[in-house]
Amino acid sequence: MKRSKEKSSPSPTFPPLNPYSVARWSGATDSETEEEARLRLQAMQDAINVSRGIDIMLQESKRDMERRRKGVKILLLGQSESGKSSVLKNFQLAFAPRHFESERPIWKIVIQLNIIGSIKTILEALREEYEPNGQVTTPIDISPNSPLRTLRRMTLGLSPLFFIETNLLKILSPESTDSRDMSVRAGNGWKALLKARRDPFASGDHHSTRRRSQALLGQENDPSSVLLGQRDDIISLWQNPETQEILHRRRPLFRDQPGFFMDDIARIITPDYVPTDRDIIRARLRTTGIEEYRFVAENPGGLNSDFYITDVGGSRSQRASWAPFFDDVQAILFLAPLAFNQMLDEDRRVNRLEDSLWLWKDICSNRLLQNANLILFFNKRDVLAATLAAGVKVKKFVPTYGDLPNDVPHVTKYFKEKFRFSHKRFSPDARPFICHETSAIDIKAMTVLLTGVREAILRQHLRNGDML
Ligand SMILES: Nc1nc2c(ncn2[C@@H]2O[C@H](COP(=O)(O)OP(=O)(O)OP(=O)(O)O)[C@@H](O)[C@H]2O)c(=O)[nH]1
Ligand SMILES: [Mg+2]
Repeated sequence: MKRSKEKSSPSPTFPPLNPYSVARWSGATDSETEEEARLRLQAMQDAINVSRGIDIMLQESKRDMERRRKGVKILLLGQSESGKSSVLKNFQLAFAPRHFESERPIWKIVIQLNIIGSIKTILEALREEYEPNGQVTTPIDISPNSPLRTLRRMTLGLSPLFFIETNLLKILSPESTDSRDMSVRAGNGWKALLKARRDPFASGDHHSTRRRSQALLGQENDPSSVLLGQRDDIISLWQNPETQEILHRRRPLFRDQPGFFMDDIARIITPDYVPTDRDIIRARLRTTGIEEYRFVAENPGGLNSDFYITDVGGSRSQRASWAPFFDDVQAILFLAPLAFNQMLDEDRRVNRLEDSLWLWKDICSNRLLQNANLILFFNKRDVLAATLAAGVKVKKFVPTYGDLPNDVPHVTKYFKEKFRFSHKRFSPDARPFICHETSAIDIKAMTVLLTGVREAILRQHLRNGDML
C-alpha cells in the first residue's frame, strides 16, 4: 500500500509543560516563605547552569571525536633510542612551532641532567682507573699532586650537583634514580607540571627562559648555579688529555651515547643559556607509556586536516602496550637505525639491528595494520657514517655481509634489501615498500622530508575517503 505523505488526522496538541512554572513540579509548597522560594529558585538556576555546562562539554567532546575521526593518525614505532621522540620533536618544530617554543625551558633541564649523567660517567671511569677493583685509598695515602687527589677534590665540589640530580629526578621522573636512565611517564609527567602553571614570563626572551626553569624548580633544585660554580673545573676535567685517554680506553662508546653534550659545555654552562633547536633534538629522555599529540590544521578541510602523532616507549617491556593503537591508524613511521655494532640496553646479548628486523617483521605481518602505510626510516645515518669512518667492520658483527665494501651506500643497500624482503614476505596484502635514510638531528633535511611524508599520508587518506 502506498503511504500518504500527508498526515491522516491531526493529533491533539498540548502546550509544552515547563516543569518550573507549575507549582507541583517546582517543589514549591503553600507554606513556603519568600526566602525559601528564593533559595529554591537559586538552586534550580544552578542546576540549569550545570546541565548547560555538561551539554557544552558533551558537544565539544563530540566535535573533538569527529575531528579525530576525520584526522590522520600516525604511529611512531621502533626500538628504544631509535629516534621516535626525536622525529616527533621535528614534527613539532615544523608544524607546531609555538608548542615547541613553550617547551624550551623544560628541555634546558633535560640537557643539564644529560650533562650531569656524563659527568658521573667520567668520574666513574676515573675512579676505576685510580682505584681499581673498588679499593678505597685513605686520604693520608694520597700524594698531594696525584690525579686521585684531584679526582677526590672534584667529586667533592660536584657533589651538590648529584644531590640536585636526586631531587630533580624525584620531581620529574620518580621512577628513575639515575639521570642516565631517566624517563618520563607520558601524559601525567613533568610537562604537565609546567603547563599547569600560569606562565608569568611568556615573552620568550632568553632571560625569561631562565626564570621559567627556575620558577618550575625552585632555586634549590635548579642545577644552573652549581654548574656555573663548577664550570671551570668541569671544563678542565673534560679537556684534560688524561681524562680523554682513560675514557677512550674504559668507555669507548661514551661519545656516541645519546644526550652527549660534553663538547658543548662551555656554551651550555653560561648564565643565559637557552637550548637551540638542535640541542633540544639531541637531548635524551626515555619515553615510558604512550602519548598522542594533536597537530591542529591551519586550514581545516582541504589537505590540511588535523593529524595526530602517537609516540611510544620502544624498550621491550613497553611494546605490549602498542597494540591497542593499531586498529585506528593510517600510517606507521618505523624507525630503524643501522646500529649493526650495538646491543640492546635491556638485553645486552641482542644486537640492535637484529632486534629492529624482528620488530619490523612483526609489524609487517600484523593483520590489524594490513591497511596502514608503513614508512621505514633508516635513522641515525650520521652515526652509521661515523662508525664506518672509524673503521668498524660490518663483517665482524654480521658475517653474511662478507667482503662487500664497508661504506654507507653499500651497507645501507644491504640492510635495505633485508627489510624489503621481510616487508614483501610478511605483509598480509601487497603494499609499496617506502623507506628513507634519515638523521633526525639534521633539522633542515627532516623538515623537508616530514613535509613530504605528511602530505603523502594526507593524500592517501583523502583517496581512501577516510575523511568523509
Ligand atoms: N646522532 C644522532 N642522534 C640521534 C638521531 N636520532 C635520534 N638521535 C638521538 O638518539 C637519542 C634517542 O632518541 P629518542 O628520539 O629519544 O629515541 P626513542 O626512539 O624515542 O627512544 P625511547 O623513548 O626509549 O623509545 C636522543 O638523544 C636523540 O637525540 C640521529 O639520527 N642521529
Ligand atoms: Mg621516546
